[in-house]
Amino acid sequence: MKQLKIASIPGDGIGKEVVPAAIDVLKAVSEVHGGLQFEFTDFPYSCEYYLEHGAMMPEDGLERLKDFDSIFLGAVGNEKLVPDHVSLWGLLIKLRREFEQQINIRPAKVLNGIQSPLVNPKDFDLIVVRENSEGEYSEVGGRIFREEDEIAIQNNIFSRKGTERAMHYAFDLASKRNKHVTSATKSNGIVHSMPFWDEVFQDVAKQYPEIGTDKQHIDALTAFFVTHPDRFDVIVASNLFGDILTDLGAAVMGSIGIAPAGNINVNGKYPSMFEPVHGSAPDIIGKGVANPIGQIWTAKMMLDHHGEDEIGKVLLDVVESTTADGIITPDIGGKHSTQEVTDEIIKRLKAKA
Ligand SMILES: NC(=O)C1=CN([C@@H]2O[C@H](COP(=O)(O)OP(=O)(O)OC[C@H]3O[C@@H](n4cnc5c(N)ncnc54)[C@H](O)[C@@H]3O)[C@@H](O)[C@H]2O)C=CC1
Ligand SMILES: CC(=O)C(=O)O
Ligand SMILES: [K+]
Ligand SMILES: [Mn+2]
Repeated sequence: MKQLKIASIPGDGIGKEVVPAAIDVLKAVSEVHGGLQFEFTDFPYSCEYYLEHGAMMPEDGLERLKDFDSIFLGAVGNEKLVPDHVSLWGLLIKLRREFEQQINIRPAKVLNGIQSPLVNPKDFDLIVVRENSEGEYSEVGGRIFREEDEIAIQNNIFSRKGTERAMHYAFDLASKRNKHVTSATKSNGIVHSMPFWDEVFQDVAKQYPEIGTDKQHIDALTAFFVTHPDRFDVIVASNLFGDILTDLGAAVMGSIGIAPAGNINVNGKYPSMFEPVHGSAPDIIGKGVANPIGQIWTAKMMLDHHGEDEIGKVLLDVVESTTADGIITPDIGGKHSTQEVTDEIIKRLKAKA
């Protein structure tokens, strides 16, 4: 029997609704599979935890998490309790950095039964490889002076190592897919880091002669995500550009509530972390309408990561059969609750046993 030790961190807001739902689905996956077991350990790290303890997680939090096979996280952020930059940097971004999860992979594709807001989205199936440890999300900088003299300086960090790593990941991924990588750049406006990004992209591309490439400035690229999402295979992007593109990718699929993501530790030293693209959705907390599909599809990515892609595919097929039959939450035009969608997915999954 294969055992996977999973640290579960529901976090804030609807994270507390969709993580338990997806864990129930994973328990059903285990039953159907027969040779795979999960051992879940819950961690209460969240903004409420911060109010009680003065930190998003305890001092030895990393130590407590580092030996798990993976981390399964919901969302972080409750601005009524803790400023967003404090909560995210104290937990989500801290885990990504300390556990060297330097790559964030975020697929977007047409799912059966989910209406895209585009009239004719065609059959797109793309994946964004987001650099996840540096770029625009950096602590380097500061603020000085007061009032009308106040100055804020935010430095972007682009290392050759980090940039090459993201690009190699993208090219390796493309070689298993449709053999095309698009680079998200902005070298017409950002004069140091983005020309550097372009040069590294060119250098890395030379090592993959069988992979087609193009580069698009991020402004045009966002427009193409809307007008021609079917043109893309793998897109490699910096931390901020990748963050923005993947909310857009989710929206083009039909809802930010269905988009999955994996924060990948490529060197194998620490666990990877799986969490959907969406945040804690304060506007729908407690209404029972959070779409669980983002978290469930994220669970499928965790299964794939651990070599269980066969059952992962079964799970995504079951999700698609459920959406195809109109058992969907309000964000994608349905009337069903989080619980009803989850129960239906579990029922259909168990029928596969
Ligand atoms: N990875 C993470 O943990 C992230 C955390 N956040 C945090 O989450 C909080 C809210 O941020 P927002 O910018 O409002 O982004 P958000 O993703 O939480 O919500 C944006 C919109 O999408 C809807 N939505 C999101 N997930 C949904 C789901 N599963 N089902 C149905 N509708 C869904 C929300 O109701 C809202 O209308 C903030 O504290 C923010 O910092 C935001 C993005 C990512
Ligand atoms: C913070 C955030 O929005 C993200 O990582 O997607
Ligand atoms: K999330
Ligand atoms: Mn985001």
